[in-house]
Amino acid sequence: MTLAPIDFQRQRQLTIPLIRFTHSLCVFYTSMAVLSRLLRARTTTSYTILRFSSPYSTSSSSEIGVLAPTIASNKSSDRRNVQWVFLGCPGVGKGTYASRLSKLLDVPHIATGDLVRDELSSKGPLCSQLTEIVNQGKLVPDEIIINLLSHRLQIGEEAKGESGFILDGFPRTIRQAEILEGVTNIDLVINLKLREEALLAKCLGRRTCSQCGGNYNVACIDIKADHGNPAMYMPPLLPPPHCASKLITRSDDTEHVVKERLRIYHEKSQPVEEFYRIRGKLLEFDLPGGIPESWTKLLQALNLDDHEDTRSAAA
Ligand SMILES: Nc1ncnc2c1ncn2[C@@H]1O[C@H](COP(=O)(O)OP(=O)(O)O)[C@@H](O)[C@H]1O
Repeated sequence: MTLAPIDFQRQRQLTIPLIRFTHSLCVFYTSMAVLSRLLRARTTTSYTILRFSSPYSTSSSSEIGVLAPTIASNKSSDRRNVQWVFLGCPGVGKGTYASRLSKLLDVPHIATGDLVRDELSSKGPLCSQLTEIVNQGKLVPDEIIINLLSHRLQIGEEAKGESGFILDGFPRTIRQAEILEGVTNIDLVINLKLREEALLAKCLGRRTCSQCGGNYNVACIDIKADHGNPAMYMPPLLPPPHCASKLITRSDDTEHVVKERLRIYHEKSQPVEEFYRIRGKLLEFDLPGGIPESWTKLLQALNLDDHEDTRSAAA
């Protein structure tokens, strides 16, 4: 028998990708273990559920379990903070309402898009891979997102003693939803909805102050009533004078990339709505107009409208 000579070049070509793959699998399972540990710790306590029927919900199941408003301020040891998720197309306003609710309920607002942007600005090892993905409007691989989320939860718990959360932009795929469902109990999923014609304009109008990080929107949405749809007016959210000269636009908020993100949302993220609908956790909320009007109605839908801190959070 003659042995073929060893082709070291070929072996190297095969081995390196295998090592990389094995390494990313290890990182993924370590992140999963961390995520599971962090979130399991949060699920062991019981909480109060208030059954209510929301006049703003278009959900097929009219009743949905929502935490009683008193729970956020009542942090006795046998109750835990809310674990909510925001779903919705790019530009719908997830960040705006999730951030307001997080202040109101005193839980962290964790936006996976922000985690990705932080990673990009840190110029870490993932930077070039992530830049390409984000600037094409594609989704970041699940293992990277789980890793970033686990890290964020861990820092929040260890450094600030955080508990509970409002997730914004996660889960975005059925696989992410299954992973999350496997490690913790999500109480409520708020699905924000806005007419398609407003979404692109709202993404293109987004601006951030490069100094203070404040978020604004220069788009003025003024849709006339037609085919039975009511008119809709959303005034721009303009920056104060000291931010006006420092506004920047996200590199992925170009028309081409936003259209791709909307396409991917419909393909990959919309099924996540159904995932939570069949589990009775989905609250559908159609945004009626600008922030003041929508915020008031969202609080009513969540039964939080008489919460003691409502006024200061809305300011
Ligand atoms: N859960 C996630 N899964 C995969 N990719 C994500 C996720 N969250 C954020 N990203 C990436 O970060 C980008 C920005 O996210 P985000 O700020 O939530 O944007 P959007 O305005 O589209 O809701 C996304 O286009 C995607 O590339």
